[in-house]
Amino acid sequence: MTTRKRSVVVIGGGPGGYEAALVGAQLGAMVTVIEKEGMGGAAVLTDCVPSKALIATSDFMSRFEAAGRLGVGFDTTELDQHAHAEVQQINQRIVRLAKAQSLDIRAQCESAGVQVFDGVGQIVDRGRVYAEGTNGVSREFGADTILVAVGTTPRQLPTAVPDGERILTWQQIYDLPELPKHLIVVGSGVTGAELAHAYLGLGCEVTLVSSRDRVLPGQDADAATVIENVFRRRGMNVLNKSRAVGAQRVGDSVVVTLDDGRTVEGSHALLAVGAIPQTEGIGLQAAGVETTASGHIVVDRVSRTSVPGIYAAGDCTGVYPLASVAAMQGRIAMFHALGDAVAPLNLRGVCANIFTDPEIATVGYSMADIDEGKVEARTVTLPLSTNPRAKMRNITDGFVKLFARPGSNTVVGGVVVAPQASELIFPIGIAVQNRLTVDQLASTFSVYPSMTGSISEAARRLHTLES
Ligand SMILES: Cc1cc2nc3c(=O)[nH]c(=O)nc-3n(C[C@H](O)[C@H](O)[C@H](O)COP(=O)(O)OP(=O)(O)OC[C@H]3O[C@@H](n4cnc5c(N)ncnc54)[C@H](O)[C@@H]3O)c2cc1C
Ligand SMILES: NC(=O)c1ccc[n+]([C@@H]2O[C@H](COP(=O)([O-])OP(=O)(O)OC[C@H]3O[C@@H](n4cnc5c(N)ncnc54)[C@H](O)[C@@H]3O)[C@@H](O)[C@H]2O)c1
Repeated sequence: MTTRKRSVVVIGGGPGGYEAALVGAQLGAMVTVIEKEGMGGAAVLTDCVPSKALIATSDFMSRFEAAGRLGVGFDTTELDQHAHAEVQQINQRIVRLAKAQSLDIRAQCESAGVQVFDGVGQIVDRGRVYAEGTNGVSREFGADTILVAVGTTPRQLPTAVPDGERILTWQQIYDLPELPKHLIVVGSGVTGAELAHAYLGLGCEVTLVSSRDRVLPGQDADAATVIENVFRRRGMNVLNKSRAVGAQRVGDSVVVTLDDGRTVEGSHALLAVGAIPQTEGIGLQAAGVETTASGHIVVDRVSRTSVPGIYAAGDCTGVYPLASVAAMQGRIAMFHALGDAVAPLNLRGVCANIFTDPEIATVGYSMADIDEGKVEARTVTLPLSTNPRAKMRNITDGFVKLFARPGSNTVVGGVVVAPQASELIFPIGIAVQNRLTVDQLASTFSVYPSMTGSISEAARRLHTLES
């Protein structure tokens, strides 16, 4: 007797959806992904991948500007020494790269046996999903398990409606035919800070409108201060405590109005004021799936919603909007739904990175958690200016912070502010995930000279503090 394969329908093909689909197929389920834009989702097509590719060009250009400080001369006249951004070429490369990655993911899914349906999905009830095909052909899919992984879309202000030409969301910048002369970035969260940094590096005049008293609210305060100082030193106009109330086109300019009546005029405005979940009109309410006032889907640590058989993963759950977390939530959902062994989602080990220059990477408990008494920890901060490799590379901004529990000495978190902090955070991530002690970290060899030397040195300092 043959047993019927369990059927899984995934709505949304971003990291939350496609990683789940791969696990589902591996566990022997019949999996369909319904995706309306392209596999890989916003992460690959418009958000994470394109922004990091843009930053790669921007950072490369900044290195030219810094070359003189390391004794590099150019065989050109003084006037010719500045690199300039070939925007159309940059954008074409980014769009090509994103599309290719999307196609790779589709091919990977299909070769694993996942069926990809191009269209818009909607839950009919807990066992059925209706899909309106982009080719006009609609279908209904039966499902033992439904996974909703529909992501988010840029939040818009009614008084600053994007026109795709001069008032832009972060998803529209890759169509720009030329570099903005003066870009006003509204919102200094991670998206705003990263893109303000990118365009500054490409040679734009940049004004960053930040509603709070510093950029990157919600991040380690010392790290955010380093970034804000670097932004200002490189010529960015950072307007703190400045909430934008509107943006309007005036001829070839954009005028952004602030809540105290001031105005800022630029050639373009980029709105980075957060994102809203794409959970409207997809049948959640009719199916009885609980959502929050903001429209996020309520899930537990194994990605279950309030309705048995319906799971949710990724940004639409509002748990922690990162590609890595979305993917983990999706995989956990499949392990749970298909009866495999599963460990509930644990956010303590999540490594996150802000791709400014220097980068900010974090893992585990934060300084704010310690200050608020959520966890007891001893802390140490080592400025990079004392690191020999940093000196050789002329790196002056940044630090390593390490947090350890008193008594047990286990590492519970850390912050790295440095070029390529995204790579340097990994050893601290391993320590946090595996509950290593500062002594274990301190006694691990690091290369001399190396940036990771500051991590082992910070661990040694914590050991000394204890004894
Ligand atoms: C500018 C920017 C940069 C970022 N950079 C990083 C980074 O460097 N690292 C990182 O970890 N995270 C980054 N993020 C966050 C990351 O992009 C998200 O956490 C990630 O995309 C979440 O994945 P997801 O699967 O939940 O959603 P998404 O990637 O948004 O995918 C959801 C998919 O669902 C589809 N969909 C929606 N509704 C339907 C429907 N009804 N039917 C069919 N399909 C539907 C959408 O078309 C989309 O393709 C960044 C975000 C932004 C905005
Ligand atoms: N490198 C990465 O991993 C990366 C990059 C980008 C985004 N993300 C993820 O996406 C999440 C969301 O980040 P985000 O920056 O898109 O959104 P966000 O909600 O974190 O930040 C939006 C910012 O805009 C400000 N704001 C809102 N209205 C404003 C107004 N009218 N005028 C001025 N400022 C205004 C808010 O105070 C807030 O600081 C992040 O928490 C992160 O998890 C990750």
